[in-house]
Amino acid sequence: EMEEEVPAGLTAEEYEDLRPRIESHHRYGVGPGQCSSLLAQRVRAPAATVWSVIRRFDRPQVYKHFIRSCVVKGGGEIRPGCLRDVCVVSGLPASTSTERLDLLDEDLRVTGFSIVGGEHRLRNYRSVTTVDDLRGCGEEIWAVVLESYVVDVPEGNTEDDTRFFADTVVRLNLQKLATVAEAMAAAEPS
Ligand SMILES: C[C@H](/C=C/[C@]1(O)[C@@]2(C)CO[C@]1(C)CC(=O)C2)CC(=O)O
Repeated sequence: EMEEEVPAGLTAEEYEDLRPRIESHHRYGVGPGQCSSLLAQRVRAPAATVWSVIRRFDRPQVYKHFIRSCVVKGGGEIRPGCLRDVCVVSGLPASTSTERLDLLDEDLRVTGFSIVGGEHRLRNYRSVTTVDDLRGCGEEIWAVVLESYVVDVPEGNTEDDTRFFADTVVRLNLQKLATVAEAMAAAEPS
């Protein structure tokens, strides 16, 4: 079961506000030999700006680290079921990943993908990302990104080690996303 502690970066009140979203989109049936996690990232930008970045299944390198290239197969439009081939930078315990877009809901601002192949150790990795506007604390505009995943614990690894590794990558990606979206918001005519 997902730990009930408040993810870092959220106040208990914000977490309560987001509970319906978490119940709807960030709950997994975590099987034996799997681990799951939920991370939150505050962004000083409107949710629409953050979403405009995350929705680009074809361009994860815009807001993720470690990606050398990404090609969407079939060159078709971005819709659930389409696949991307990702090549990552050297130095990681991985080289390639094939990923399927599971959902992309423009109205609810929910997207998710599954890793379906590649040379790496994160078997059956599946993640969901949602973007919400935070209740205005003053006149400041904030968004919050929630990203959760479930993944198999590789043979010979502990659940904690697996979660630590995936959390570290996801947290770095969320930080880059925040930087990119905040720069866009700063450049947008107010
Ligand atoms: C944890 C996940 C990414 C993982 C990887 O993309 C990979 C599939 C190949 O390189 C990695 C950067 C690390 C790895 O070992 C497995 C986060 C995300 O893509 O949103």
